[in-house]
Amino acid sequence: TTIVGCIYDGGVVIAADTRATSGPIVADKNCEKLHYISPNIWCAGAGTAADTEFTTALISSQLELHSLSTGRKPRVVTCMTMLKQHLFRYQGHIGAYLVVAGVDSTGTHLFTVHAHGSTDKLPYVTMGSGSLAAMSVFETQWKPALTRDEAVKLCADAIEAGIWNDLGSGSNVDVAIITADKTTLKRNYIKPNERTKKLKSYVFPKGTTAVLNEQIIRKADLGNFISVEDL
Ligand SMILES: CCOc1ccc(-c2cc(C(=O)Nc3ccc(S(=O)(=O)NC(C)=O)cc3)c3ccccc3n2)cc1
Repeated sequence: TTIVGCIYDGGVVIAADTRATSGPIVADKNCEKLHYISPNIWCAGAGTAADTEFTTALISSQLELHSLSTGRKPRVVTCMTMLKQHLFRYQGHIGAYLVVAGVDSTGTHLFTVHAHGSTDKLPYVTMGSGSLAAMSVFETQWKPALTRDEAVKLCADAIEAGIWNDLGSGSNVDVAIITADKTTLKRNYIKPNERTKKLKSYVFPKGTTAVLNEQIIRKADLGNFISVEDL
């Protein structure tokens, strides 16, 4: 998995690859790693898929209750705090590594939350097995006061660095752009691994494989065969 986040003038962008693995097997070629928390807060998740899905859904629910109780829109720092306290309580056994991003009444915020409960607040972040490849893009191309399009391109390039250089990452690039007014989710924003049309037909004509012998068994004669139960 490769997930990233980057703050720009006016909002914050998060992005993720779409490969889900089970050991060396690609279990899903187009899974979703960007999770809704609230209209102004989204989360990118790396680690155990069930843990990232359930943890973000749980905190999304708790944050909505908190927002109804306070009568105010939820703050990103509140979401981060709920996540870190929950994950710390489980001492790293919930395998969720999260990039939390959003815009609230106090401004634009980007956090990372690790499975053990540690957190960082930074202008750009990467996590997952492809985090080093992604970070190489940020360390060489990030600059202050990025525009929206520059931030989207930088995040997409960082995810692609993971897709090409990390076997745990692959397939497509999902992007979410969060501003004070709205969140724009661009599912499969880039599809750099689309299968092209096969160069030839792989339908083998009848007779390609020789028939060595043929036996026709009539249904009425089936009873004469030894049943498995008799073995
Ligand atoms: C007592 C334990 O202390 C720890 C301290 C730090 C980290 C940690 C982990 C990560 C990280 O993202 N690890 C990570 C790798 C693969 C996937 S995965 O989803 O691609 N694959 C699997 C199998 O989970 C997820 C997360 C990380 C990333 C960026 C910068 C710093 C980082 N630090 C982990 C443990």
